[in-house]
This record gives sequence, C-alpha cells and structure tokens, in this order.
Amino acid sequence: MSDNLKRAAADRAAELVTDGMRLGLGTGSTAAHFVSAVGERVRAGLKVVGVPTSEATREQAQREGIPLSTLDETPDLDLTVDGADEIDDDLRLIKGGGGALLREKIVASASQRMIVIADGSKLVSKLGRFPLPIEVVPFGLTATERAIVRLLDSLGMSGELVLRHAPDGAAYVTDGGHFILDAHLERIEKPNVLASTLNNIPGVVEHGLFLGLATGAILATGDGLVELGQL
Ligand SMILES: O=C(CO)[C@H](O)[C@H](O)COP(=O)(O)O
Repeated sequence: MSDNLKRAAADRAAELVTDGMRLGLGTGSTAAHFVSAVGERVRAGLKVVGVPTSEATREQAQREGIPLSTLDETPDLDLTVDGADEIDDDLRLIKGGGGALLREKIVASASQRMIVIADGSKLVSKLGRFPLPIEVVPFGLTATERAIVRLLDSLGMSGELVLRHAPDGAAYVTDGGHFILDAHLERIEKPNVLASTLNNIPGVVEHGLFLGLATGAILATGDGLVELGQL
C-alpha cells in the first residue's frame, strides 16, 4: 500500500517535469519512484539533465538512462524532487533518514523549486518525533556530541543522541565521509533556533532540518493526493 502511495506521489511530480529542465534528484524509496518515472519519460524522448543527491541515486539514474551533471557544471537547478521523513503544514522538513541530508540540502538550495513527495503518514503537526539526523565530522566525535548535548540543554531540550550504524555494525559513513548522530527529541518547538545554533557547532557539518527550502509537496493518502504550497 505504502509503495503504491509513494509511486502515486512520484508520478504526479514527474508530470511537473518539462523539456530542458535541470533537475535535482532526491534520495530514498519515494525519490527512487520519481527517478524511475523520469527515466521512463526520458526513454520516451524527454530532454532533461539530473543532478543526483547521493551515489545510490546516481547509480539508479544512470541505469534509467537519465543524462547526469554535477552542481559544478550545472549550479542552477529548476526543480528538485525529494522525499522527507517529516513535513509540517509550513513545509518545514526533517530529512536524512537515508543519510543523504548534506547533498540533499546543497542540491535543494541550488534549486528554484523543491517539491517534496511522500505518503501522507509523513505529515505531522509538530516536527521531532522522527529522530533528527545531525551529520558530524568523525574527528572529535565525543567533543562534538557533548557540544550538541550542551546546546540542547540550553534550549530546554533533551533526548538521546545515537550514533548511526550500518547493517554490518560499523559506524554509518555518509557519501561525504562523515558520521550521523540521530537526535531523539520527540518535539522541536523552535526549529529555526535549533537549526541556526546547531550550525554554529564546530564539527557539525549539517542537520536534517530543511527550513524555507520546500516550495510545494505532494502527499499521497488512501483518499488521493494532497498538494501543499505551490507545485
Ligand atoms: O532524506 C532522505 C534521505 O536522506 C529521504 O528523502 C527520507 O529519508 C525519506 O525516505 P523514504 O522516501 O524512503 O521514506
């Protein structure tokens, strides 16, 4: 069921793609449906160029036959379509469940529009139940972790910070060679304050709060598609 919903949201987003577009290609199971839908249209003659947000998406897009570029060659994108772990009514997101938050944020920031595709279960009234991914440099991990805990304390927040592990039991390493700490916060009352102060901690590379980046969203529910913002 959930996979059908993801595909429905992805198919609707693929309808927004027009000839000549420079596309940011997101990461995750929902974004993979979008890459597959765009691949079908490319094989039918659509002309686009894609910038992938992860090595996994790059490999999938190559298999699909989508012409690819990099942000260095193509620094201005027309549209990025990506999934999310949580989205609220103001189009604020938690992303990074799939570990690609850094490239996803860079690509979304280089895009005129960012459309989020997800099944309706991702819509929340308050962000934070999904653990917030915080990407950190391996050097000084414990010191960085302590600095994050002190920051959370000073903001009146608490919650466990858990180093993400890969299925083989080793620390999970991102495409950029960093680690991820998942912050189990439950509720984020002031996402803007948390986002900007996290960015001030040396050792923190990026975090999964995407604020002011998404311009629209397509959420697939059992009752049909719900569209938020501008598509
Ligand atoms: O942020 C992400 C990857 O870093 C994904 O977009 C997010 O985890 C949603 O994934 P899925 O579509 O598989 O639920």
